[in-house]
Amino acid sequence: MMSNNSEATLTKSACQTEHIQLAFNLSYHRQDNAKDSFSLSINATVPAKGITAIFGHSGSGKTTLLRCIAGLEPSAKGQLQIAGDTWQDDNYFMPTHKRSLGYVFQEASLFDHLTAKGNLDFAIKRADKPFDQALYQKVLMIMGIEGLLSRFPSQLSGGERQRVAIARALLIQPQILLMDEPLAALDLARKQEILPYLEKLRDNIDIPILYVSHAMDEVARLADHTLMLEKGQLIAQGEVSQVFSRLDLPGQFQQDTGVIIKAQVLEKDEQWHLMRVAFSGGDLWLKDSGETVSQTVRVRVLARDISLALSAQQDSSILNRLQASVIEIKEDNNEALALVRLQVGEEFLLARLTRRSLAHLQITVGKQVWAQVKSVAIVY
Ligand SMILES: Nc1ncnc2c1ncn2[C@@H]1O[C@H](COP(=O)(O)OP(=O)(O)OP(=O)(O)O)[C@@H](O)[C@H]1O
Repeated sequence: MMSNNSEATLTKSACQTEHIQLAFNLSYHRQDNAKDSFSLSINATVPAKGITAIFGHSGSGKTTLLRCIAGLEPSAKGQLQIAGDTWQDDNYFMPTHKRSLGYVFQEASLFDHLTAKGNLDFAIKRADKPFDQALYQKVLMIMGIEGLLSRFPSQLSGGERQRVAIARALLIQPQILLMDEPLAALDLARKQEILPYLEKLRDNIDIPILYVSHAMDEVARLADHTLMLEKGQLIAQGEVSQVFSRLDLPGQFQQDTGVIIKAQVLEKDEQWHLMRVAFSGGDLWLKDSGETVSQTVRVRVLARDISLALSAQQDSSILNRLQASVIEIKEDNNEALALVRLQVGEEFLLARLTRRSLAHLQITVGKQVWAQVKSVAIVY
């Protein structure tokens, strides 16, 4: 049935709640071997908008959690409330086919015998809401697939197939979109190509997206909120800017440890191809990559690219200096290194230093320092 009801374009109604509540307990016992068993025990609150990254190492339980939400793990005990509706509690288990969700897998699971349009039509028929022409046009535009509709999956690149698969999931008009490492099967170039579509999706579709990933760069670019899993347990949840600056989480000494800060473009320096962005901790100059003035950008600052000084050194090539206070220091067990957590305005930075520098500069908690950030360290 056709309808032009543009008000139904995947927006939440006023009575729907701002959060998703989820709590699951599930155990897999393999061959009665305790070493070979896995337990998931998660209790979390997720905002009912934007992208929440479910982040963790391989085997930490990310896919299992998505499967619980989708109702694909009937032995999982727990509670699930989405947009004010109870999908599961102690006495009730809504079957998968009644859960209003879109699911996107690592490999786009399109029907090979149908064109892209045929695949989308299939979703439209499956939706329990009337066809919405405005939504259809919006989804085609967001995913940039208007020109691909007559092609069969074999005539699409991996990235294009995945864009069609995401559009198909949205045309079911779900209350939530679940994405399980949707870029994992793509090479780096295809991944870079599809990321802007996912950003557009996040900014234009008003349903929550739970996005499984173990790639820090994807999380930094896409997610506002994160659930961090380790061995089936939730070890951290919250705003990505807060969670990724914590020193008490595993893996903090890895090469790509860093923080994510949202900033606003203030001005451009055409001569040197730079732009100045501002956040609560000050201004940063970074490579101009085509953003417009007043646009909000995310910058990722890696711990290895920050050095500390006790004064604002003017004779260094470093473009960015921020006044900071040291709030926490963590030393790695066997290494010569330490991580320093710094407060800059309302944000946090991490700096990786040698313990020798720390001692030499007498850096201790509470000390006021200058954080020197290489402008090249800011990735977007
Ligand atoms: N049906 C099953 N029966 C038994 N064990 C299972 C089953 N499904 C998953 N597991 C185990 O549960 C654990 C968590 O798996 P899961 O796929 O959720 O992890 P993940 O974090 O998504 O990993 P990856 O990033 O590698 O996809 C793993 O140890 C896995 O072997």
